[in-house]
Amino acid sequence: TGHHWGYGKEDGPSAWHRQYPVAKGNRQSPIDIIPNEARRDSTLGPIFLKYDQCRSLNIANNGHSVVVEFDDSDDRSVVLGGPLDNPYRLKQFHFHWGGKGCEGSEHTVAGVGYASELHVVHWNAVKYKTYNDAAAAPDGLAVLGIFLELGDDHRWLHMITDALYTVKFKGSATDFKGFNPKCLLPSSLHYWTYLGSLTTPPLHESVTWIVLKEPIVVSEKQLGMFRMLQFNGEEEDQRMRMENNFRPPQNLKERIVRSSN
Ligand SMILES: N/C(=N\S(N)(=O)=O)N1CCCC1
Ligand SMILES: [Zn+2]
Repeated sequence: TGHHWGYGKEDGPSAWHRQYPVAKGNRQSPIDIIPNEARRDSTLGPIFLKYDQCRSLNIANNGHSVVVEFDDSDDRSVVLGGPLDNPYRLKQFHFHWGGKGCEGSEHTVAGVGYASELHVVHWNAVKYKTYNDAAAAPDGLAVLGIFLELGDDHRWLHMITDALYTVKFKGSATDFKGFNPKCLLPSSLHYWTYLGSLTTPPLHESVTWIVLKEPIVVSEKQLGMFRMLQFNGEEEDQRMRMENNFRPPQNLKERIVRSSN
């Protein structure tokens, strides 16, 4: 019903504040990360990703991105350590990307963007009963951000790109069992961390961001497969290729970014 948000000229990031005033808040994401200004914090330990028992359920096109959802009915797969006071439960992961040859990440590093950015979303099931409660709480979510840069084929990304034809249109979803996001991690888990928000409406200021310093490498061919997806549903007349689904960096305001050792 009604006018929904998107990434176009009329409904894109510069218009979101009309329906979601928090868009102009004090802890919005993404941001430009300036490594030289990040505070090296020796109290920041390593993060641990306990994904061995994770259970992926499906892959879906929600009209904004392609999302892989996980069974989050128990603490089988969590992220812990680093800036987090307790384990956060794995909920889903999704991507943001650009157009051919253009930038596409949401966070930038010293003003430079990457071709794409993977977000692995976790929620604080220790303090909150449901994901929706957590998503609206200041310490409710922990999102792991991983940059994708262009180079050789990624050896495991084909497991995702091979499934994209099944979720071409908004509202489509198919079974996607047995996928462990551990295979999409870089070798180093060194990170920057700061307090921010969801980067899409409702833009809740509920995210502890953990952005990995080391990108993973994917090929232009693989990334190009994401652009076969469409923002529109199958029945809609207007065909819109899904690309440039990223929010640009927001004002840092009174925040500092901390750096793991
Ligand atoms: N914006 C979001 N994640 S993100 N881009 O901030 O990681 N989400 C909206 C609903 C579920 C996750
Ligand atoms: Zn995201």
